[in-house]
Amino acid sequence: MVQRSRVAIIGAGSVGATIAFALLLQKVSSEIILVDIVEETVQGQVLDLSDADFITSTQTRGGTFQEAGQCDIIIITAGAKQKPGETRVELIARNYKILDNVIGTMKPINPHAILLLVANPVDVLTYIAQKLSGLPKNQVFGSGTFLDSARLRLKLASLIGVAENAIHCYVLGEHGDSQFIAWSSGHVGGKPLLDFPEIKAIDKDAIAKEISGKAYEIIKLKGATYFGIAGCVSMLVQCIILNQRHVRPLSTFVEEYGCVLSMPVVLGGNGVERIIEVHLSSDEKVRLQQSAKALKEICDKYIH
Ligand SMILES: NC(=O)C1=CN([C@@H]2O[C@H](COP(=O)(O)OP(=O)(O)OC[C@H]3O[C@@H](n4cnc5c(N)ncnc54)[C@H](O)[C@@H]3O)[C@@H](O)[C@H]2O)C=CC1
Ligand SMILES: CC(=O)C(=O)O
Repeated sequence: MVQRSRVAIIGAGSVGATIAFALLLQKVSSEIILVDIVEETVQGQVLDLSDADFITSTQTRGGTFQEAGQCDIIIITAGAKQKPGETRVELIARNYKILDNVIGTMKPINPHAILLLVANPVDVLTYIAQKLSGLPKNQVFGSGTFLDSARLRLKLASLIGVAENAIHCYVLGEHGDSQFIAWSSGHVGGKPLLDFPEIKAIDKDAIAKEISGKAYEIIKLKGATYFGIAGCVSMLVQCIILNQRHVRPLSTFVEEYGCVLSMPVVLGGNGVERIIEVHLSSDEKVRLQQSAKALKEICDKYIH
């Protein structure tokens, strides 16, 4: 097992800097290297983060794309963000060019590196990064619907009156508009979620809309989302560094569909160890197929 604790963050904007801060608090990485095309952004973020030095032993500094390419974990947040009302897939033309440039400039990439995609549309960019980086597919994955699933667990925990981590239920498919909730496999303490009176009583389509619409609402109110994703990414980094093998819904290549989308995976020190075949109802299977079809069509336009 490769010992991993040098982390590079490409893109030092709101998401990149907040991930860096969450990693400082977590104290599992030895060094964080921030990289951005705007040098002043990196200088400013490093200076600002240095004010939090007293809470951590993690060293943070600015660096080059080539240095980032030699890190153990490379997190890619570089890219345009959604304007109010804009979908994630509408970012693809701009963010494809940025990703192509970032990967090209980092080469040759450490063959053992983990590439963790965060920039949107995260599923499509993960697929493209798998092709452009030449790294094994298990080492290149995206944050996917981990954030959507956290939003769902928060909602369901308040409805049922249990802790969030007692809720086992995933949002799967695209980290985007075609995502769906895998209600039929959800459970709390081994009891199917659909057997709870609080869940029987709710309008499930309304819940799904609220969860998939939460990013739009935050963006409308304050222009960007970054705390939730930073929490998710810092948990993923910890899981890799400590080889924890947690099961998380992440953007991963699914052979059956020939594209990248979120399924629950076992995440360990070498990246995605395997996909968990989750039980889906026939309706959920159709939703997964629709999500895969929509994503594959976009991927095929960019990479053949
Ligand atoms: N996967 C997820 O759940 C989430 C994804 N995002 C995505 O993360 C991305 C970043 O969002 P923010 O940080 O809010 O945007 P931001 O605009 O604050 O930061 C983006 C940064 O990328 C940098 N950048 C642009 N081109 C670059 C290049 N070629 N090399 C290096 N750096 C480059 C910019 O200079 C800027 O500092 C967006 O695509 C957004 O949609 C945001 C929240 C959640
Ligand atoms: C922006 C984004 O992808 C999110 O907050 O879900």
